[in-house]
Amino acid sequence: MTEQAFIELDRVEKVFDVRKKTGFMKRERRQVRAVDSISFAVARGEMVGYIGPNGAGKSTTIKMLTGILTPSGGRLRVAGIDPSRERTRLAHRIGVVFGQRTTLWWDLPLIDSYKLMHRMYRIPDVRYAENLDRCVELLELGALLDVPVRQLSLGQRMRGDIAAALLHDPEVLYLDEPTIGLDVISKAKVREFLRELNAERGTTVLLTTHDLQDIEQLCSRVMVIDHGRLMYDGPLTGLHEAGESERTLVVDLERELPPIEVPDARTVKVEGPRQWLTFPASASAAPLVARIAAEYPMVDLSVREPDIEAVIAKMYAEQAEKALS
Ligand SMILES: Nc1ncnc2c1ncn2[C@@H]1O[C@H](COP(=O)(O)OP(=O)(O)OP(=O)(O)O)[C@@H](O)[C@H]1O
Repeated sequence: MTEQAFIELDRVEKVFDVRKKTGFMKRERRQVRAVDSISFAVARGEMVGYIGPNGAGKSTTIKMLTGILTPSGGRLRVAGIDPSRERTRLAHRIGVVFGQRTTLWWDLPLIDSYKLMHRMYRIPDVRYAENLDRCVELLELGALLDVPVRQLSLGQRMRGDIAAALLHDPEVLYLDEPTIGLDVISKAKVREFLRELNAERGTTVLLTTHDLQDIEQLCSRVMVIDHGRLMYDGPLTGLHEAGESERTLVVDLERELPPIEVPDARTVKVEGPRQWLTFPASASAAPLVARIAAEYPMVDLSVREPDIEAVIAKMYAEQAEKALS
């Protein structure tokens, strides 16, 4: 494993024993391999997206990284600490935000939750005051500090939760769906804050999300997990090739014509004089455009980049096909 790695997983596994009722007095025992031999390393200061379909094993991984769950196999270290053995020591160095749940006290004003955390984490007074001021300013919490958490909107509550996770200056922040259910403006605020946090403080961020714009805007590296296995680990741009994705050429002809026929591209849709052709994302559009221009009365064209969501869906489908064959 690398020396600078801050988060290290070496063939980590998590198997759950599940008992299912199959009839009167009858129970079936089954094992669910939620995380299946996953290895990766995240360096200090990296911002990494951790994505995958429902039930892929993302939350289970994060729970192991916080020490809430103990791995069934493999080796795991965060800041050199084995999370399940030294959960309390690790808690002082990590921050966690679960988008679907709050760590704040529901009936108390926001500021009271922060005061409680100040004591719980034994945060030195000066550090607490500095961090609180900074979060209040950047996350625009000033007017909300005296409002009971139950009265906050989802976006306000999420910003409140992010601040709570950062009061003790964690070196790493795990975010599980931090923008779920937020409106466009709140999402932008949260993303902007995370970018600044990472740039200014070098906080390592592991981000789980279903919103690919979070990844596009925040992470240079993405890991894709499915059925507990790591399917991809690399730059976001590389996902296109991994998913063997296609780009689309939208061609406007002078008049309605039968589908264009050219090598290395496929006409997938015709609507009046407009036609849509797909071609491999890794190929250059230039020769294709030249050929169409030479052979057809083309008046306009545009190239559409593959949609990441479609790329990932394709990756999942290919994986499922492989599993079945
Ligand atoms: N405590 C548990 N007991 C039994 N099975 C579990 C438990 N926790 C998770 N699982 C199973 O492990 C698998 C992975 O679940 P996990 O919650 O990690 O997925 P996820 O990628 O976070 O999904 P989502 O995007 O829906 O949150 C699923 O099949 C899930 O049903």
